[in-house]
Amino acid sequence: MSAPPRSASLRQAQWQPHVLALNAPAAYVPWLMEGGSLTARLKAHSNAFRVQCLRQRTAICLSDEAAVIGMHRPGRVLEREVLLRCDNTPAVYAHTVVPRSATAMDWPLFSALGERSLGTTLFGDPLVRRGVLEFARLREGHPLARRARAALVENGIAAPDAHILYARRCLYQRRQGTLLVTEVFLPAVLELIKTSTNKR
Ligand SMILES: C=C(O[C@@H]1C=C(C(=O)O)C=C[C@H]1O)C(=O)O
Repeated sequence: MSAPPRSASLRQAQWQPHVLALNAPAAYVPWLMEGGSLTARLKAHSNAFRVQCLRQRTAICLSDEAAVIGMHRPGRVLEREVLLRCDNTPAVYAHTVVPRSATAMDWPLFSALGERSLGTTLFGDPLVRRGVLEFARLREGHPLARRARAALVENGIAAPDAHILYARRCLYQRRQGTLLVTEVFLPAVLELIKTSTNKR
């Protein structure tokens, strides 16, 4: 089978279940492997946590998201993009997609989240089943790397020098619905210092 065209390989990442395969700097590993809510971990590493909702709209999912959410090819999804800010510094860019086939019964709170954390609706809901984490190195050409950088620039923050951004994603299921959350860790996350153990 011929290799995908170079442009396709730039647009897609190699998602894998083993974080060590990324050869990420050691400081990223505890963030990538956080087993609970990332929101809770970010709150424990800041005095003021905020979800900045960049956009929530109907869109076409990315080519390396389609199969994960049960689509044969990229199709219509409800897309949510946020910056997770710790003491006003963006630490994570997150991209969530829900197939339009999902109903409000599947994800009753998703469409009206606004600046509430998605995590607060996923963790603690007994109907939500969480899949395994996958990890990837996003090169500059990957759509989510481009969007994360653009989000920073649009907010007056210089895009990171790093040519690689480290990301993880997780598939959630509730009733008949699927929801894929991808979290792109911005280098600023490495500057966060644990402020509390009781804000998880
Ligand atoms: C899944 C979680 O929700 C977080 C909040 C998000 C949002 O509000 O869009 C997106 C990604 C997550 O980091 C979590 O806290 O673990």
